[in-house]
Amino acid sequence: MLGRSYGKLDRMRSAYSVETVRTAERQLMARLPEGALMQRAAAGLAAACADLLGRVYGSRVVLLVGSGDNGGDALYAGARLARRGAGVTAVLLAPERAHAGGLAALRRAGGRAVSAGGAEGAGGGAAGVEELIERADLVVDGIVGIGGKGGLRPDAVPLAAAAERSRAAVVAVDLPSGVDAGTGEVRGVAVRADLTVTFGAHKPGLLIDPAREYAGSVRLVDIGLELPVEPELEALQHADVARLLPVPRAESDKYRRGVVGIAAGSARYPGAAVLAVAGALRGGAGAVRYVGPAGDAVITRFPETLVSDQGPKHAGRVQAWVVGPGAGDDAATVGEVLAADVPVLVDADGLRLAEAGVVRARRAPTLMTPHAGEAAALLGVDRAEVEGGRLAAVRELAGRYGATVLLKGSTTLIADSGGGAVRVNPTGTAWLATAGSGDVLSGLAGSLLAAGLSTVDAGSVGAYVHGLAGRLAADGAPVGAHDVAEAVPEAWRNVLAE
Ligand SMILES: NC(=O)C1=CN([C@@H]2O[C@H](COP(=O)(O)OP(=O)(O)OC[C@H]3O[C@@H](n4cnc5c(N)ncnc54)[C@H](OP(=O)(O)O)[C@@H]3O)[C@@H](O)[C@H]2O)[C@@H](O)CC1
Ligand SMILES: Nc1ncnc2c1ncn2[C@@H]1O[C@H](COP(=O)(O)OP(=O)(O)O)[C@@H](O)[C@H]1O
Ligand SMILES: [K+]
Repeated sequence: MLGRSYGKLDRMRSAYSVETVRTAERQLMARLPEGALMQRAAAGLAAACADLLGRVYGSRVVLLVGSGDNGGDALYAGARLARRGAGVTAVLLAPERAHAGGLAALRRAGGRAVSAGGAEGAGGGAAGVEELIERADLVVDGIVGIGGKGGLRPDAVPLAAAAERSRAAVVAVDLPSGVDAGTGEVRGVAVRADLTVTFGAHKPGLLIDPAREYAGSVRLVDIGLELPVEPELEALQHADVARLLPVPRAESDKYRRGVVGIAAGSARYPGAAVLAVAGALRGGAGAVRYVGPAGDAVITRFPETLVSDQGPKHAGRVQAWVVGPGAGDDAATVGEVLAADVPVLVDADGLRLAEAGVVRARRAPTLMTPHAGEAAALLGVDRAEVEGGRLAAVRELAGRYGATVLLKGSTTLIADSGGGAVRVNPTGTAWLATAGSGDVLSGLAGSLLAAGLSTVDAGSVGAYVHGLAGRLAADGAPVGAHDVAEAVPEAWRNVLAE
């Protein structure tokens, strides 16, 4: 069942900044007759609305119309639905500034318009407008799109609230009004949509929480924009991950497959070591070495682990290290691992103990994997600031540390210090919010590093497989972190089956 539901994720999904979309739009518009792009957008929007309604004839459709082109899209799409027999009412936030061509088209098609304040035509005042929204089968949110700044303005807030109360399906035009297209931030009230029909390209906000949650499912309408090769954000899909997963060949042996060293756990938190090793054993490395005080717990659970009671320096050959999960205050071990000339993944306590100057000075690559709380501590800001502005936070940290940073949470982002597209993980599930699941991820991604993946690929492939394992393990019910680790092979097979 899961094989089918994830099987269609087979192309890298990209998101472009508003600036890039605007430039591409201008270039295309210069070659097309006036209004052609808006007609393409409206046709795609109307088709999506019709699919959602099932039966267009006789349905009640309410358009929420702001004063820009986003409202124009809604009006033209409303006209198409009206021609197919829907009863369409446009609620105009600024009647004198509503898109004139769109409004005329709607009226010609038999639709009507009322003012959000109830002034124009039959609307029965603001309360009447809200009632109209609550009784609709479909609400189309064309209040504001990529031209928006800040949260919704006060006059639009009651309309968004009525749409949320309504049993109607809510379709957002291009973006849910009130969310930040570029960053995914939501300041104040925003429209909550069941479906967002976006034009030309995904915008970063549609892939990053909290805005992503407001968008519902997202449908991309191709309007012919020509976009640059490098997007601002990219999400790996099954086929991309399948290409990156390390698979042993005939000539492979355990050392050639890579040895991952795990320096984790403490007398107080032996479980973190066990979970990191559990992830590492399923991550593609040929051998897992463990150093630290939780060796007994590790060997009892996983006898295949090479356990050493010496420090990392004396552990023998290792192609990549994981340091930090459950490590307490063991700064010496963190320092020793960071001194190694191999890729290092720093997680949990290790993040607190790793000095920025030391990380920056490393010659081999570093992958840091903070959750929002840890990222906030490193940046010296509130956790809410990181959760509200994940893209800025992950980029800032990558820049400061000269490292690849994987910011965990409801939307996991991976940024490289050299700039370029930020990766966003599409497989996450809130079932992963369970103690120790981050330890599993650190072992898994560390193992991928040892197998030879770059920090960006190890982080994004690790997060992808970890998220999929979380979904497979949970299948709609709570799971523990060890269940997630045990589901990694199934997730791996699921990816390779494509
Ligand atoms: N790109 C493309 O290729 C294509 C783009 N197309 C479409 O055009 C859309 C962009 O249109 P746009 O540029 O006219 O801006 P838009 O989003 O309607 O917003 C501006 C209006 O909103 C207002 N406003 C601002 N902030 C607000 C807030 N917080 N809360 C409430 N209101 C707020 C602002 O008011 P003002 O500041 O002027 O008073 C202004 O009137 C795009 O998203 C897509 O749908 C397609 O048709 C074709 C292809
Ligand atoms: N709401 C959520 N939606 C999706 N994934 C989540 C959510 N909350 C946490 N996760 C994921 O669960 C894991 C938790 O890791 P972490 O916070 O380090 O926990 P721990 O330290 O207990 O292991 C991360 O992979 C993170 O991305
Ligand atoms: K909108």
